[in-house]
Amino acid sequence: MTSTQDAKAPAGEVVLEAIGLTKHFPVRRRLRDLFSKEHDAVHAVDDVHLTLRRGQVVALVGESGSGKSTVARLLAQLYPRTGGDIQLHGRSTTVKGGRNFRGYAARVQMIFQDPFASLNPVHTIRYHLTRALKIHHNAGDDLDAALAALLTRVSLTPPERYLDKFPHELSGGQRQRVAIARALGADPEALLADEPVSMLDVSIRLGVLNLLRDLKERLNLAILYITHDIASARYFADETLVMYAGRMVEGGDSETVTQTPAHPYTRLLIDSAPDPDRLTGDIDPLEEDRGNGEPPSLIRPPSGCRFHPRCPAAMPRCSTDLPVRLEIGDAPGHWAACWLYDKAGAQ
Ligand SMILES: Nc1ncnc2c1ncn2[C@@H]1O[C@H](COP(=O)(O)OP(=O)(O)OP(=O)(O)O)[C@@H](O)[C@H]1O
Repeated sequence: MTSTQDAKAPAGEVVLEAIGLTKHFPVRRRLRDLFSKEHDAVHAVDDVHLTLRRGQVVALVGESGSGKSTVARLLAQLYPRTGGDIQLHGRSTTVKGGRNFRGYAARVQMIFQDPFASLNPVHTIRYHLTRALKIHHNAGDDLDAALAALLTRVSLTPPERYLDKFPHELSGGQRQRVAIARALGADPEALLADEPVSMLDVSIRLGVLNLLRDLKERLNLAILYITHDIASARYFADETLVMYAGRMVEGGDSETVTQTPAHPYTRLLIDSAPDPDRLTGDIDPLEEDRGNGEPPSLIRPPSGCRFHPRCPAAMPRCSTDLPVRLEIGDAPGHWAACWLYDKAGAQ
């Protein structure tokens, strides 16, 4: 494996960038729509910008259906994009399978939510890891040593205890560690982790997040951490981006976004995160009433700000004008796409 060399790349170096990334999934047309000129589509991701840097974790937070997984799959080049660009080290990159895809996957690896589904039940851990090492030509002269190094890196030790096991013989946390080891077999620069701990027992989530943090530091990895749990973003990510109904609504350093959220949707997410005080039943009825309602249809998303039908602070322009990113001013790089912060428009 060559990761020690790659780990010498400067921390903060930009690896992967999404610029105006957009994905619309066409909706299958019904018979009665056959002659209509309009083609319905699910507006899953619209105009998403994000930058992954070596040695840093970016969290992408939002409720179910907000488009987080689609962003990860676009960045992994598992889906073609409808618009925008993906740049690897500053170069526009589109790959469609074959050798190009393998070359891309050697640098950008994805970890999925369900480690059981992502590992083949009929094959041993040795098979999975050997395959990853060989596909990416990282087995070196001593395959056994490379396998042992991979398992040791994810703290599955002694390696001999795990190599000849089948996925069902491991716990959920151990399976996710194997999935991470398999991704590391490619010796990547970026990891796209799609809800990597949400299917694990609460008691072992922290261990897996700590492992990812350790890998970020030791291997100088760029990590995209997708989650619906904004509290874990504060703990684990350097930067946090919040998505609502296919659009980014807020971003900044994780401490600022989670402690002084600016966008009404981010506040709603934080308010609805588990909070010990709420278990006392001492809830202000006005608080409980805030931001209620369902996420909108992504086939015909609301005009203006997509959050306006649920927003307790909505103003007339919110239903007509698409909000631009506005600096909040409390911390460098903290922004929200919300007209509440439009000082020019307020005058
Ligand atoms: N292959 C597809 N075809 C059509 N629509 C899709 C497809 N994949 C996702 N969608 C739709 O795109 C929207 C965003 O889905 P996505 O899975 O990216 O959201 P998410 O935030 O990751 O949600 P979750 O946390 O539940 O995975 C949803 O409305 C979903 O139904």
